[in-house]
Amino acid sequence: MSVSVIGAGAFGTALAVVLAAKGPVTLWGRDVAWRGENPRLPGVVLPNTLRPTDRLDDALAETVLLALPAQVLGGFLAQHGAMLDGRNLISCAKGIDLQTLQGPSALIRGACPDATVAVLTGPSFAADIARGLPTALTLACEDADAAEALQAQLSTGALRLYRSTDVTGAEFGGALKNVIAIAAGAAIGAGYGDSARASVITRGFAEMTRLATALGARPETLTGLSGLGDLVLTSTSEQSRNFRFGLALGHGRDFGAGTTVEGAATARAVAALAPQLGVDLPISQLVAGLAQGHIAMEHALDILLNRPLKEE
Ligand SMILES: NC(=O)C1=CN([C@@H]2O[C@H](COP(=O)(O)OP(=O)(O)OC[C@H]3O[C@@H](n4cnc5c(N)ncnc54)[C@H](OP(=O)(O)O)[C@@H]3O)[C@@H](O)[C@H]2O)C=CC1
Ligand SMILES: O=C(CO)COP(=O)(O)O
Repeated sequence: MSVSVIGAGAFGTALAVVLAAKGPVTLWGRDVAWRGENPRLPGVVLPNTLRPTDRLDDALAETVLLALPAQVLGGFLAQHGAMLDGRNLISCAKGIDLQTLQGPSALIRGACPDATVAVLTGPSFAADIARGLPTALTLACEDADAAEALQAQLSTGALRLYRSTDVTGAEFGGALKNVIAIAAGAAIGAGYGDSARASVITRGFAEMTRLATALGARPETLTGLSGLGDLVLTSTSEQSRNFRFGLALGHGRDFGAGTTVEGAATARAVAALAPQLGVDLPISQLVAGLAQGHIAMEHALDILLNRPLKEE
């Protein structure tokens, strides 16, 4: 099966680099004028078997990895969905679409009804994958046979994929961990310490599980790579853009515009979903308020600590 990657950002490029070791891969980006090295993934030399293109009709393989940011995906599919339909379409985005409050797989299904839809997610920094460091991810597809075939197609020596049929659990775990990582970063940035961060991670994980299971996810998926695994990585590493965005909030500093921070928009989507689903998500709702500037950092701690005491 042929492979292409749509989205020449850091993650799409990293995936294309490692998959190109198995066979030819086409990488589509709207601007691929660079040669040899993509500035979105500095320091990584692109192999000869990776072919960048800015023509979408030139990047239509049997298996297509969609590595665009979550807030961009809906517009892209509205424009190009018909060209992509009927293929294996694998979402690599970690967010919830703010306009529809849907995850990427639902957006893809809506635009491409005849596609086989899957999700690739889990703890992995693009730079680590591209350097060939060992990484384990979740490949989720409701069709168990397709999941197995895609798992075999996309695993490499260092990139080990575990398969699952719980698409909702995998993709919402990946989206929601970004929101909690912002809170973890804010706790560190504000000087609240490692104990506070551990509380944010743990209570944040409870929120992720509450929301994802309300949407139909299996709770055990949340304890896997795509949920807890990625939450731990993103909440503890300054390689994470979401964590660094939280650090800046905590410090009261600006954060560079133009950096992909999926958790900021996703927190707003979560805040809109929470009342619809009747779930209590205080940390995520706080992140939504902080990210929009509706809540000042100096009030954030009081908001969390002054809630009524409760059973764990
Ligand atoms: N980076 C990482 O370590 C990981 C990222 N992910 C996920 O992958 C997804 C992509 O992130 P990442 O690659 O890091 O993002 P980057 O910020 O590195 O790149 C974003 C890419 O999206 C492209 N883009 C933006 N808007 C549009 C548009 N309207 N039409 C077409 N292309 C567009 C940009 O193109 P241009 O360069 O032309 O602006 C750029 O290539 C996110 O959901 C992220 O959570 C998942 C795991 C790891
Ligand atoms: O998803 C990621 C790691 O698994 C990348 O995290 P950031 O988007 O926060 O950099």
